[in-house]
This record gives sequence, C-alpha cells and structure tokens, in this order.
Amino acid sequence: MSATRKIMAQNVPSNRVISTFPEAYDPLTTIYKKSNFHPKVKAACSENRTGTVGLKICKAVLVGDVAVGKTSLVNRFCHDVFDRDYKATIGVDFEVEKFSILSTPFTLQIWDTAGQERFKSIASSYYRGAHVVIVVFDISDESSISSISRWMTDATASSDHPVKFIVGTKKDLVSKAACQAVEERVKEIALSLGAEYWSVSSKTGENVQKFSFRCVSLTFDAAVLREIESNGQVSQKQIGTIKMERERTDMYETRKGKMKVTCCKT
Ligand SMILES: Nc1nc2c(ncn2[C@@H]2O[C@H](COP(=O)(O)OP(=O)(O)OP(=O)(O)O)[C@@H](O)[C@H]2O)c(=O)[nH]1
Repeated sequence: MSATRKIMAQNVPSNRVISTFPEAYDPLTTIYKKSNFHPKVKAACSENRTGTVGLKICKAVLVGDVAVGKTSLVNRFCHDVFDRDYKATIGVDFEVEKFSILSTPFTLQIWDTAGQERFKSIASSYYRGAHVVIVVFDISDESSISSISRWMTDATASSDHPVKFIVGTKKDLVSKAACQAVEERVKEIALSLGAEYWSVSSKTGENVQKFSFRCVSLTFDAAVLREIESNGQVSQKQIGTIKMERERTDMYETRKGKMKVTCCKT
C-alpha cells in the first residue's frame, strides 16, 4: 500500500473498514450473485500505487413513503442512534460516511429524501446521478409495499444503472411469521425490479450494519469496475473522481432541527 493511501485509510474508524465482501440478506434470491469483489477491483486496489482509486465518491439516495423509516435507517447507521419521535424530513437531508474498502478510501454521500408528496419535486431533483438507490418501506404497513415499484422507477430514471435495494424497516414491530410473509412477497418485487431485498430494524439495529456494508461494497465494486473498464487501466489520474458538474449551496431548515446544506449534484 502506498504511504498516501495508508494515511487516508487510517483516518477511517474501525467500524468503517471493509476487507471482505459482505453476504446478501438472502443469497438465493438476490439479483447480485457476487460473493466477492471483482478480481479487477481487487487488483486495482492492491496494485494501484498512486492512491487515485481512493478518491472515489459515490451517491446514495433513499426514497419511500412518509414515515417508513428512511431517516431512522440513516441515523442508526451513521450515528448509531434511534429516535422514537417522528419528525418529517423537509426536502432532503444529507450525510457523508467515509470507509476504507480493501484498504482504499471511499466516501458515500447519503441523500435522505422526504416522503411527503409536497416535497416530491425538491426531493426528486436529487435523484440524478445516484450510484445506489434504496427504496424503503415499512414491514408493518401493507400500504407502503404498493408504492415500492413507483419509487424505484422514479428514483432510477436519471441514473446510469445504479445498484438497487429494497429495504423493509421496523422488523421489530412484526412477528417472525408476518415478516416472512412480507419478505416472500417483496423478494418477488425486488427480483422483478432488479433489486436486492433486506429486512432491518433501526430501533434494535438488527441488520442495519450488515445491509449498509453490503450496499457500500456493491456500490464501490460497481463504480471502480466501471472506471477500470471505461478507462482501460487504473493508474490514470481521473480514476475514482466524480466530476461535480453543478454545485448548489441551498440551505433547508429541517424540522429535525438541523440546517442541511444540499450541494454537489453529480
Ligand atoms: N419500531 C420501530 N420504529 C421505527 C423504525 N424505524 C423508524 N421508526 C419510527 O417510524 C417513524 C418514522 O421514522 P422516520 O425515519 O422519520 O421516517 P422517514 O421515512 O424518514 O419519514 P419522512 O421524512 O416523512 O419521509 C419514527 O417515529 C421512527 O421512530 C424501526 O425500525 N422500528
């Protein structure tokens, strides 16, 4: 590993280090059959001496009906907290998480969009260029299942082959049997939409880190592979960089009490 990459990787906390490829929630039904990083990605990460692969930044977008648990999922993963009180997202919220994957620095921008219809046009303006789209629904709320396809279609329309997930939240609120019944149904929907399915609970934390690591690893693998295949080799300066075509510095005051800077549309 080059000295630069070693220093960058050291800045990442140990719970953001990924060295083995995480398993799918259900390896038998996932659309993403891979169980390891692509050999070219592994080679790029181990052979690249310039550290340029480590500049990779990807964009994740979470969508789904009102109050299904999008913000709670982000908060559990990013801050390991859970708030039982509901505070609607106004427009979009934004988080940045840094990882070390195969000893390579990787940054994920996480865009948590509002489920309320009145924010649809603001929220949808942030879908563009997503590397990963996560459609969230509430396992305990039947009606949120029927919106999954629409959210997936809308959120992926302006991105180039994003990695796709469907995540059922609030697993803690339903019995095992009820959860399995929902899973069977939604796994079918996931396959038809080319997405991978997960059930999680942001309240207990069940599966949140496993899902997040799987999401980050698939996104990293796809993004680095795409760069390698489009550039022909990995030791180019532009590898791993994403051009910021447009920068926005709009500020939204959220009811969650934070000022969110919404910027960097890729
Ligand atoms: N029991 C339980 N409650 C949850 C879980 N996830 C979220 N909630 C609760 O569900 C409510 C809505 O959660 P949010 O994360 O704010 O939902 P959201 O999808 O971001 O909502 P919008 O911003 O309006 O789109 C809150 O009261 C949360 O505490 C979970 O895994 N288990």
